[in-house]
This record gives sequence, structure tokens and C-alpha cells, in this order.
Amino acid sequence: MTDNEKINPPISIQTLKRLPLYLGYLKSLDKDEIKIISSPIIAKALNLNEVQVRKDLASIKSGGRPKTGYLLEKLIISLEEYLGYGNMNEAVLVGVGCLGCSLLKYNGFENYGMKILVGFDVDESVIGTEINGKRIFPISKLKDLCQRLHINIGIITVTGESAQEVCDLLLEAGIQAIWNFTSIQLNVPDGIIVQNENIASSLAVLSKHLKKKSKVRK
Ligand SMILES: NC(=O)c1ccc[n+]([C@@H]2O[C@H](COP(=O)([O-])OP(=O)(O)OC[C@H]3O[C@@H](n4cnc5c(N)ncnc54)[C@H](O)[C@@H]3O)[C@@H](O)[C@H]2O)c1
Repeated sequence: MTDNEKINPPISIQTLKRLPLYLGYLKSLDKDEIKIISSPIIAKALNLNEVQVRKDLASIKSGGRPKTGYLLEKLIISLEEYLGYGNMNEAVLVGVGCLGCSLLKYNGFENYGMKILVGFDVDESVIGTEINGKRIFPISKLKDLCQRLHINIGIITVTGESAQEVCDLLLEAGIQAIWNFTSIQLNVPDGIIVQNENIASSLAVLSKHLKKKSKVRK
């Protein structure tokens, strides 16, 4: 363990994935009315285990006393700082088809520290258009634009067969983190983070649950 890790021990991916849930809930509260919030209340609102919530919040060194409560505003700031939401990360999206279009239309990512600036595609019918104020450029402009704008995140929503080629282009353009919506496992060098997103995995959990229930009914 490095000295830095001793001071701030790494947290699990599961905990990390819950932190935006806490933040979303806390931000939905009326700050004029609620000054202090306790872990049992957060747990109840989010249908989570109380001990889990307490442990998660302890791991970000949010201060406060779990049972008596955390200062709401302070806790929000701690979570935002931990998640790096204070610095807005700028992203580009490649593949402006059905899925890409929906992501470009969604403004909620900005609440989670990511702003999609522009899109890229090879399809002449979308190049030059704007979706939700975001201009769509030809893929040939990707390297130049990403380098000029110092973009860190690349979102890949192209068809599977183009995924690796697009990933390579993004890396050449200096991208450090890739949000991959295709089902392709991308090859990237060390130091580059890839987050794979797959709706089908969540659907599998639902299907399995329904299958179990229908067996019980029979
Ligand atoms: N992660 C998920 O849960 C999930 C859900 C739905 C779709 N998908 C995946 O997302 C991807 C997009 O799905 P879709 O339904 O939006 O497809 P789509 O065919 O509607 O869109 C793909 C877009 O990518 C563009 N494209 C293809 N090759 C390109 C390249 N080399 N450079 C730039 N643009 C390129 C196409 O012109 C098109 O506009 C697919 O890989 C699909 O499997 C994932």
C-alpha cells in the first residue's frame, strides 16, 4: 500500500457506483429545510442497508456522525469532491445513431461532472447537424478537435465492427477514458480506463428473476 493509499484507502467499485446515488438524493433535498441528514434516513430513502450507507460514507471521509447526522451541504461537497465533479470533464461522442442521439439529448450528465461537447459520425446525413446544441462533425476532424479542446473522455456508440478503430482514433487524439457502449472488448494500453456499459446485463438480472418466479408459480 502506498502512503497515499494509507491516507485514502481505495474504495470498491460497488461503493463507487453507489456514491452518485447518494449525491443525487442529497441534492434533491431542500437545503433550506434540511441541514442535517443521518445514514438511516439516506438508507431508507434509497432502499439500501443502513450499515452499508454508513460504511460507504465513512470511506469518503465525509465527517459528521452517522447516527446523529452529517451536515447536508458538507456531505454534498465531500461527495462531489471525491467523485471529481467539481472539475467538469469534457467528452466527445462517436456514433450518432439511435443510442448516440439519445445520449446527446440527455442533459443530466452535467450533474455528474461530464459535459458532451460534440459528436462525430461518418454518415453524411448527420454531419453538420446539431443535436441538443451539440454539433456533429465528420470523424476525420476527431483528432484535431479533441487535441485542441483537450478532451479527456470518449464515448463510443458506433456499431461493433467500428468500435476498435474508433477507440484507436480516440487514443491517438489523447483521450484518457473511454465509455464503451458497444459489446466489443476494446484493446487499450495501460493507463487508459475503459468503462463498458451493457443494458443487456441488467436485463439478464430481470429475466432470471422472472424465470425463477414463473417456476415457483407452476
Ligand atoms: N450498451 C448498451 O446497453 C447498448 C444498448 C443499445 C445499443 N448498444 C450498442 O451501441 C451501438 C450503437 O447502437 P445504435 O442502435 O445506436 O446503432 P446505430 O446503427 O443507430 O448507430 C451507429 C452509428 O455509428 C456510426 N458509425 C459507424 N461506424 C463509424 C465510424 N467508424 N466512425 C464514426 N461513426 C461511425 C453510424 O454512422 C451510425 O450513425 C452498437 O454497438 C450497439 O450494439 C448498446
